[in-house]
Amino acid sequence: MSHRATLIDGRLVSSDAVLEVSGVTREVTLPDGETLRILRGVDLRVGAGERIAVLGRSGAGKTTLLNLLGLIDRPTSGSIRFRGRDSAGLSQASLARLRGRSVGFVFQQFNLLEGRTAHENVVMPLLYGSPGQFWSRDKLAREMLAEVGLGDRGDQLPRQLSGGEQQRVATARALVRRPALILADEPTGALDVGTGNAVMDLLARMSRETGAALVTITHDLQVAATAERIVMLQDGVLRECTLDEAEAALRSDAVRGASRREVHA
Ligand SMILES: Nc1ncnc2c1ncn2[C@@H]1O[C@H](COP(=O)(O)OP(=O)(O)OP(=O)(O)O)[C@@H](O)[C@H]1O
Repeated sequence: MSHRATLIDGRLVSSDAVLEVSGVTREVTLPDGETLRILRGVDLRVGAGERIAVLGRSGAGKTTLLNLLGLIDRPTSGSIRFRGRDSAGLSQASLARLRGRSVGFVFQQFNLLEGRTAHENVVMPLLYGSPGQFWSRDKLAREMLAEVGLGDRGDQLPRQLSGGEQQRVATARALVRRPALILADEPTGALDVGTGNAVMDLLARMSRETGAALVTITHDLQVAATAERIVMLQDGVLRECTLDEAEAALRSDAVRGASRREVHA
């Protein structure tokens, strides 16, 4: 395999693709037998260390796309290559292993285990890691918590932490196995603006330091502005755009949505 490299923030990083998504569709059958075509031919290439925002209005299919990128669901048609491997050829068990090893998820609602301390939450993925990760789990979790600025909070339960701190624990948990891809689904959705900005800064820093690609799903233009590339999910397809174009598209979507509601009223 050839290895290409590119300069990002003054660092030389591999530009081999982490994800290559091509012609991906996703359809679901509704209870009345109708087919809902959520994704209609999505193409996307994500390089190592790249930071991409996927913008789209509510209901555009962002979570559906995230579940495909994260190897949770399979596309109806089209292909998803993860670090050069076609995911279609992998069994459910192989997909789960690849996902555990290579993808870190950060969700809007943090999804921490409530009865476990911050440290125990970060240790959790290491229980399924390589033998090296398993045996060094306490040390690795401590180091990771320190990296997100919570080195002295490991013994606390999620409810004893603020929303921003909980999201930092969730970020530490997502990154502790050093995934090639971080998928963040509305990571600032439950946070105030200042805390949300701090979480986006943290995700960007971790992506820079570990070389992980960061794909952030959001409907928030301010969050999208922190990415290197913006893609807009609209009418079931992705297209690359500038922040201004994304803003205009979201505005016209909102107007279309409002006029549809007027027609239905
Ligand atoms: N399994 C399913 N069965 C029926 N409809 C579905 C299913 N999954 C998704 N949908 C529909 O597909 C559309 C896209 O859903 P999705 O959750 O991906 O959107 P989204 O962009 O993440 O929205 P939001 O920003 O509101 O979370 C929605 O209209 C949703 O109701």
